[in-house]
Amino acid sequence: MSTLPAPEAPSPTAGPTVVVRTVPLESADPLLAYLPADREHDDLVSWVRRGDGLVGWGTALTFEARAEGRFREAEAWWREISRHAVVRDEVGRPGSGLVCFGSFPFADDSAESARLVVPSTIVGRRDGHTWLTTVSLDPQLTLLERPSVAADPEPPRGVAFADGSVSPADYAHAVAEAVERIGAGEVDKVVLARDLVATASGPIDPRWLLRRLAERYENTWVFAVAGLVGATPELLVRRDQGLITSRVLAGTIRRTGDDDKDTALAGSLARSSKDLEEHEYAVRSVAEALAPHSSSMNVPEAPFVLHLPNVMHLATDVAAVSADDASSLTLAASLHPSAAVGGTPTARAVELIAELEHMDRGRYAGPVGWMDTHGDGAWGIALRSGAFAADDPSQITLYAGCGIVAGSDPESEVAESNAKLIPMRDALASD
Ligand SMILES: C=C(O[C@@H]1C=C(C(=O)O)C=C[C@H]1O)C(=O)O
Repeated sequence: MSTLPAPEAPSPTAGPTVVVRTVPLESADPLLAYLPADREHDDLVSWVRRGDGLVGWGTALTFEARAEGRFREAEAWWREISRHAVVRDEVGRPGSGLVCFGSFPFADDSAESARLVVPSTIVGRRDGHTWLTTVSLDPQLTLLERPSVAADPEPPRGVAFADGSVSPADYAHAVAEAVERIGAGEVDKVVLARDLVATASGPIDPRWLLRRLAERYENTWVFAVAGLVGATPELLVRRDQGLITSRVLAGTIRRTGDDDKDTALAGSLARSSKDLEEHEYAVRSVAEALAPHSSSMNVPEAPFVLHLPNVMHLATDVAAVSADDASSLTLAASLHPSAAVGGTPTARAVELIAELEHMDRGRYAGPVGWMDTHGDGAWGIALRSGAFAADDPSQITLYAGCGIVAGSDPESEVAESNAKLIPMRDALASD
């Protein structure tokens, strides 16, 4: 327990002054085990991969923004908060000190708003070092109470699934229409998605979902921000002390459960001209968006196959050296929507999504992640995820989409979208 000195009084025009303190934490417990049991379902944050990352709870500050200006407004708000923050960071690693978490709607005209959250308590881990950060609006004191491991979450009970706004039949129909439009030359690729509503007989504990996802999908980033929960294998952008990285995915094959067959399928995926073409569009869109902010860039010539328990993807890791002070969020905004979740060419593909999909994606397929006061941070694409109903913790809407190109077949795309729903469906199961 310790008390910080009072900071100087903020100027009248300034945003709130937050007082932040980070200290090392002796801990061998998994980060997700710290998430407390007694919180609202949307009062937990997570960005965890292979045991490293950040979890947080409690709300020191929040910010919402809508429509086209959502990224710009969020960035401006965060700069203001960062500028006035009084930070005492005894750890000095990426993710220690003051950080915010965010999640942004896919579409400019979504009914949903972008959400930024600064939790009051954050536990982080990187390379074997664990820390505790507390954020307070009270300049007089920050209490660094050691967090304790919480009681284990209970599984959801009586989960039933129902079609959302796009049934599998609607989806097949939309895919067929998209293939026709592609044939007519309107776009090269468009990503169409569908939804599935899961309702349990009582509140669904997001901690259960996060733990299940982390156990089974170690190649993903397990996230939660303001009621959006998932495990994404796709990293839109990370900025870490001058190095920019992005993991681009496009081109998918379902796993069969038979290892020999899956190895053969991985080989055919790596040779499939449809998937390679789809992948090429996605890599190019990322490389072009990063180019103005980079002094040099490495784009591997051929993708590798990323193995997940439910599907395999063609994947490319793009790396670049940052040439300006564009924050990770600015980079995410300029990358969004990449061809992996929008299409090619972007503007026309996004119009076509609005025309053919008949669904508000909300924050699905939008950037989700975290950022520090220097603009470093990591933003994934919110895939393999579900959004809790705003006022009903017993209901969560799951989403999945597929890149449609000239050779796409509606029934195969329905099957692929089902495979992409598996992580969240399984996480909702009680066994
Ligand atoms: C749109 C989704 O996934 C995206 C589409 C992919 C594809 O069509 O091959 C692969 C990975 C993601 O970029 C999703 O999971 O909902």
